[in-house]
Amino acid sequence: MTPPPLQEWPLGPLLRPLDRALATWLRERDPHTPDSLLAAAALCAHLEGQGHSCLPLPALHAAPSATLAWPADPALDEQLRDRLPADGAQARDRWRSSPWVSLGDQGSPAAPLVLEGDRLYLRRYWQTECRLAAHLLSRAQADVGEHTLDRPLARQTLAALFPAAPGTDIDWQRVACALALRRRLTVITGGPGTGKTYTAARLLVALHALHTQHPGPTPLRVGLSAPTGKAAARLRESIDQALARLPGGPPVWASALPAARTLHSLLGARPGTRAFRHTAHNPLMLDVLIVDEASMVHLELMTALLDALPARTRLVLLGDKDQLASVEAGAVLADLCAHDAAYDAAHDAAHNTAYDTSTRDWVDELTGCTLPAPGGPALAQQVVALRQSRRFEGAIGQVAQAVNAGNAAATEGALHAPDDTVACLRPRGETDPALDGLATQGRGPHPGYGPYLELLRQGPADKSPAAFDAWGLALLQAFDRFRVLCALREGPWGVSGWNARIEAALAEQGLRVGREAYPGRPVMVTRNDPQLGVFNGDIGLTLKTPDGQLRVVFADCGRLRSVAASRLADAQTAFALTVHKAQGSEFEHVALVLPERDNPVLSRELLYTGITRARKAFTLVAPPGAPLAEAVARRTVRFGGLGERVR
Ligand SMILES: Nc1ncnc2c1ncn2[C@@H]1O[C@H](COP(=O)(O)OP(=O)(O)OP(=O)(O)O)[C@@H](O)[C@H]1O
Repeated sequence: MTPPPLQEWPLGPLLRPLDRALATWLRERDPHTPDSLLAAAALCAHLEGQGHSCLPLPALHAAPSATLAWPADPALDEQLRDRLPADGAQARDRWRSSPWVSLGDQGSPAAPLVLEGDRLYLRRYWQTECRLAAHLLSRAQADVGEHTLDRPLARQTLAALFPAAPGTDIDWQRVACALALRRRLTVITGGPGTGKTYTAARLLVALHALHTQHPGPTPLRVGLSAPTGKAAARLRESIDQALARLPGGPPVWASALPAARTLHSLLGARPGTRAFRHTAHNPLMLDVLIVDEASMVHLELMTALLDALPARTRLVLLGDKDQLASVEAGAVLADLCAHDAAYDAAHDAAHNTAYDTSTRDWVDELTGCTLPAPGGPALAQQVVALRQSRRFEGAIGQVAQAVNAGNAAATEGALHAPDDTVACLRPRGETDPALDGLATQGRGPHPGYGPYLELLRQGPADKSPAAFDAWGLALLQAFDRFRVLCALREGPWGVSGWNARIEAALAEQGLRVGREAYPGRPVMVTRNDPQLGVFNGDIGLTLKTPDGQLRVVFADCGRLRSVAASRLADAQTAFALTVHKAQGSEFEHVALVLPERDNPVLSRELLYTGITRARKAFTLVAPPGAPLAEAVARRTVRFGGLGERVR
């Protein structure tokens, strides 16, 4: 049977113009290109737009619309199944003579598509994935500490930093430090409050102690970084707190620690391009780099980071593997921790069980802890999961745990805990006044935006710049006490609807809301602008200065920085944010809004990420029909080959 022309394929309305442009480009250059290849190329680009680095042919064949996250459509499924190759073998057969596809690294390096096994890649993502896997493996395997480390000193330092607690057999924080002393890559994963930053701070103490005994030509050069400005500021704050709590107070070198920077700023992002100033030819001169919120680092950014990091630099990635991955392609942290899935499935007492004998011997020598050692892949030797939360054990932690375990009944149960830290608000509909009440007054003792509005009304203590700065900082703090997070962007239960609702409710209480910038309007920056010094995800407040200008103020390492509101072209109102945009931030009280109907973006990871943004109180807003059970059951899948490459 001759396949129908591409325009008759059931793809049209759901593809982006960009996806179609790729197919058109290929066809124009080679009119003999099989339509199945044109369609597969367009779908591959489409999946990249959804955060996948490849198109898995067997999954697409088994469940086309589900794989593409399109609405269920049995007719479309049947047509796609009939027309596309079922797997890599069929694809190789059908596309053998096309100049557009190379088979792995065989064939033309100019071919824009790469078929590797059952996966079809856009070449750029295939190359990036291969390069990243090579970087990660070589860092995780290179024995550096094993030959050069002063082991008695390391053992003694770790013993002092992590005194054995009675009744605990393995101190995983101590183990994480021991592993970080051994190789040039360590991954420390764990939920909120499991002590990742505490561990990193103590690792810095150990590294300084070892460096002082065996000094190099320069003092220890430390870098602190995170994907967003907010997360970077939190990292530095937590490191400072952890160092201040050391028995002898903060070490002398603590005052010389650099400010934590966003990864884009650390790498020297070139405005308007995807390129960075720091590359393999102009590397970052660091001895150790700590990167927090690593779950938000996408494939290309992680690769750019590793390209720019000399082989001798120790890289420590901190993050929560269960959180949403970045919106861009790749789920690097989750892939690095994928060997841990067995633990997650069984959830038994075993803990970090993928170590081999050599790792076990190393940890035993440095810490005296005896690890279970059933063996595991190379990269797993440098991964530690911390599972004991130190500030997240109450009701919020239980809801998060139930969601993570995929247990809808336990989630419902945990939402009705006897204390008031968690609650589920079930409005009768969009106009239920309880919703406005939640946004303005909060819930019980847990704040809404009321305290922010009150402080805004009070204004600065006097007309001096110092008073304005103090007021601006206090407002930023008050604003950060509460946040509405939505699963969706649009609609009455999405970010746009909630921003409008909150503006209207606050206007009734005295906020002078305007169409564009108005005093009190919180904004989120939506595009990096290094010249203005603002980055995607930064949150600021629009305020009237004593001389009558409208400026957007941001907190910058405890100081106020401001930008004329008229110059901030790419920004949106930020009373409500998507859960994605709130990653890396925490708020005292979080209201997480579900939509009325199921949507493919609703997933376990999205709920977990939303819930774990709450420090003290969490309110789930579940309108009639809200698909809580569906969301808990749905796992975010990221198609890609990184996990396999590093195993
Ligand atoms: N071994 C420990 N002994 C005592 N307190 C600890 C220990 N580990 C962590 N803590 C405390 O637990 C709290 C949470 O630790 P930390 O901030 O390091 O967690 P985290 O995993 O980095 O959290 P988040 O993901 O939210 O940033 C902090 O107050 C920290 O001082």
